[in-house]
Amino acid sequence: MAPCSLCPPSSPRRALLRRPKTLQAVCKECFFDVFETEIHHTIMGYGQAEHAPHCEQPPKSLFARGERVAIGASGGKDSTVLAYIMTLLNARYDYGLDLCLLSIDEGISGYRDASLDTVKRNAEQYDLPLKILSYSELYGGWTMDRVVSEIGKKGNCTYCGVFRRQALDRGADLLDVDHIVTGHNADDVAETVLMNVLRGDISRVARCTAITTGGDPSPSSLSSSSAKANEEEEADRLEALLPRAIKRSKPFKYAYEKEIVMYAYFKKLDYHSTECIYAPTAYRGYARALVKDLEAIRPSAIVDLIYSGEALASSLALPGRRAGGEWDDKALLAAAAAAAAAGPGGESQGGVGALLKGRTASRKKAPQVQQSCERCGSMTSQRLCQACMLLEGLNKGAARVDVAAA
Ligand SMILES: Nc1ncnc2c1ncn2[C@@H]1O[C@H](COP(=O)(O)OP(=O)(O)OP(=O)(O)O)[C@@H](O)[C@H]1O
Repeated sequence: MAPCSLCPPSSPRRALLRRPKTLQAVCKECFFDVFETEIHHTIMGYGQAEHAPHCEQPPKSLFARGERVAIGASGGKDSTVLAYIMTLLNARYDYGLDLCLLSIDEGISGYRDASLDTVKRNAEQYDLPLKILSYSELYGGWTMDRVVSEIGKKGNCTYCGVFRRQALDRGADLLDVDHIVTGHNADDVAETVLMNVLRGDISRVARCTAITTGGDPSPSSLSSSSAKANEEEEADRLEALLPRAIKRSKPFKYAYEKEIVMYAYFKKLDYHSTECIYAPTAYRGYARALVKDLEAIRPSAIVDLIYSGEALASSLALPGRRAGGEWDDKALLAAAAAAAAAGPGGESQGGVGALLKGRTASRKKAPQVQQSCERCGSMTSQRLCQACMLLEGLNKGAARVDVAAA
């Protein structure tokens, strides 16, 4: 193979692979170096500016020094590489993070039990504390095997997604963690952008490109009141009303799936590579296939789809978008509720308000106020959160799948 294109020209090593993201011929050492450096840049907040020239926000690190961060660990390639890299970069760049692993056992025999064995080994290999929480213990004995035997395979991912989201939040609470990182990669984000575009769901296009969601909003972003004196009071009121919002970040937002696999392979990382036995064949599958086809023709298609989502987000000046590109879920939902309340003939809210108005009105949704779920205390716009609603359906033997997928 050709000499490595990233080595010093005076003494290049032989290239061993072609980077899927750039098609550069590189040696193994330079591949590790460039892959790790790009993740570090994303973490430091350079990613957005580097990849998206339209982004005018100053770089902002994903983490604060001393923060306790849980890595959502499923034992698959993405979260295994994430656990490895977070440990490596935390030491190399002295982020000062207190890292741990958090795994959710969905109760899928022959799949999750095997991958959890991998996570247990990873915990030892990277010297990270591990917490495993199961659907069975959280949801009164319901495992995904049992859910699928009750409702069949169709729609089972909705249950799993809603339950996992809440289970990760519960796990974070138990671990006293405010921030969860997941292994969602560039391909996942590009697929989601495409899927939402195809559905005409522009509010989600914008939101799915956010590198961080959730987190406790600052008092100033909580209050839209112009009276400064009321801000603290308003923040206290909402703080008391709502459970702690867990921040979620995707350090692999710009990392290509193929590069993550290559990295795991060349580093000989211990990961589990089987697909979920209940994996969806639905809409996301088509979006995934399309993204892969586009990538084969032009590798930058993946990151370009992400730029497009980001550009849409910044050009819409959406309510709920905080400085630094983070999202305030409560403000976004409040905007949706206000738009719904305005009804089809109401005044335009501008930005997402106007866009959501049509959708929410056409779905005949009532105005929503954020509150605590009566049963479990999670943040919700209804009496019961989605997980408790699904659980109620299962327990009554009247399973419902008409909630929005997480
Ligand atoms: N059971 C779980 N427990 C903890 N975290 C999870 C679990 N399932 C998924 N996650 C988190 O969500 C991310 C995306 O999950 P997804 O189901 O899309 O898996 P994936 O793309 O196959 O990722 P991986 O290769 O890490 O399994 C994972 O990388 C991981 O951080």
